[in-house]
Amino acid sequence: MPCETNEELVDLLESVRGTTKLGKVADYIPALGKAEAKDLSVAIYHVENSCMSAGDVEKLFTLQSISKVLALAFVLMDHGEADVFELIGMEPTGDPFNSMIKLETHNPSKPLNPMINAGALAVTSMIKGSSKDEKFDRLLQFIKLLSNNDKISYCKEVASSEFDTAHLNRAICYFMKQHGIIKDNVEDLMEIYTKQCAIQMHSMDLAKIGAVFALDGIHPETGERLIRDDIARICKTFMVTCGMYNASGEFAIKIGIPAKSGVSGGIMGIVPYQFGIGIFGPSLDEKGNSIAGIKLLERLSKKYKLSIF
Ligand SMILES: NC(=O)CC[C@H](N)C(=O)O
Repeated sequence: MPCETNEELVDLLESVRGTTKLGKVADYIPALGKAEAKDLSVAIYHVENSCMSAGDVEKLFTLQSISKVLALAFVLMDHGEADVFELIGMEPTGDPFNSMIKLETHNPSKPLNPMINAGALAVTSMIKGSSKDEKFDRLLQFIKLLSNNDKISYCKEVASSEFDTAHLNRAICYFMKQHGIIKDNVEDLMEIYTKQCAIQMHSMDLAKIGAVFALDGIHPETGERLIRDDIARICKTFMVTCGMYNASGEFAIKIGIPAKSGVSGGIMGIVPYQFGIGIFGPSLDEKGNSIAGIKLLERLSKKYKLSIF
């Protein structure tokens, strides 16, 4: 859909672009280190199917941790709440996304929530399918439906770069396997998870997915229900309590909308019954959130009184 460039949005974006200099792009996944720190884009997709965008909207980026909330919705539909939350908790950790410390201190061992790596890996291990390819293809198909874009695919370079270097995630998997949280072959699970994190799109695709959540699971363009409303509500609640890693509390106070970020610099935001927001700004703050993206959302939220609280 052609999108209007809205002058107010362009001004807002340019007013925060300078903050990209204060952060740094993630490079623990080597291929992500190639991103350009100054890039910044924002797209807004209204539930009545109008949209606007500003900045470097032609840039593709990988979902990384944003995929965690989409995989959660998918797996909750496949298995139901009881089975998923028997293995994965509902509480924020206050720790970085890749921390495994609470896996050991919690008895019986259980990832505290599905937005940290441990919980997300356990969620991905629950995707149904007879092979690793079928499992990934089913998730990808769901994400194509959410974005209403059949061209969505994953970035092979980013996936294999993470696969080759994901030693900590492998350690988390082996720990969970020892404790019976996952049963999979760890290499197969890592392949699915790294491909899932490497699914790439434009900020407008992400804004559109946000709009599906804004409508409690109905796609604004097709009118199709893609996520059950009770599951969309669970996902939005996790986004509020743990969507922005261990900065979720401050984000809730300053911005106050359900949101999920990823280390590629993506942020999906949801303004219930109004619009979805897709942001890409690879320069990150020390917690791993897009530094200019957060500033942009803060200004947007203050200006238009978007906080849900
Ligand atoms: N915070 C993130 O975006 C983390 C996702 C990344 N693929 C990882 O597991 O490390």
